[in-house]
Amino acid sequence: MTTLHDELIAAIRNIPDYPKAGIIFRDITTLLGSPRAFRRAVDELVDPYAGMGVAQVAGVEARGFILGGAMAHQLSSGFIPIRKKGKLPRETVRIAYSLEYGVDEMEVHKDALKPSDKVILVDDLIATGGTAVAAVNLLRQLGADIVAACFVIDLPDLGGRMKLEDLGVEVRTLVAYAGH
Ligand SMILES: O=P(O)(O)OC[C@H]1O[C@H](OP(=O)(O)OP(=O)(O)O)[C@H](O)[C@@H]1O
Ligand SMILES: Nc1ncnc2[nH]cnc12
Repeated sequence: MTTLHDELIAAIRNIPDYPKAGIIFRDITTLLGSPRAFRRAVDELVDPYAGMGVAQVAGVEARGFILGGAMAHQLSSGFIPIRKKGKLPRETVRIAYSLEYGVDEMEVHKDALKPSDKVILVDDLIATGGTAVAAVNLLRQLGADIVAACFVIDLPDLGGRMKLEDLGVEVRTLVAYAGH
């Protein structure tokens, strides 16, 4: 049987010079379109957390929503959308952040969780860590107990994983690519 690592590498599409020159875009739409690779990735992401009393999976818009919804279903937990600014209807906490190719703001509803709720953060990919560090800070402002941050893809040369670990967050990733 193909290892999970090899199956994911085969299922992820690499697009050179998107969205701008010098970036290799790691496109997970092909992974999501593979029933087997999608299931195996989600199974692996949730595996350590079954039965741990995880209250919420928090996913970062947009690709973290797809993985996070599937993870929350498997863990029988809730799901918290961390959204780009201006999309949530009630009172929010908001934070600015920078990423590999730009700057943005994200926010979460103030009543999205209860203090001390066990929360898993998920996104498809960690690069500079700007997005994930901002998400951790938002969730912690609400009192979350962040059990781990999970990503399908790590770009370790961009240093994001280390930034999260420096915040005391356990990081799990399924595949890593050297360079950008
Ligand atoms: O570690 P970082 O350097 O912060 O980069 C990682 C983030 O970049 C991508 O999202 P993007 O901001 O492109 O948004 P999208 O999912 O809405 O396309 C990716 O899905 C992560 O959220
Ligand atoms: N290289 C990359 N591919 C896909 N999403 C990204 N987000 C930040 N860097 C990325």
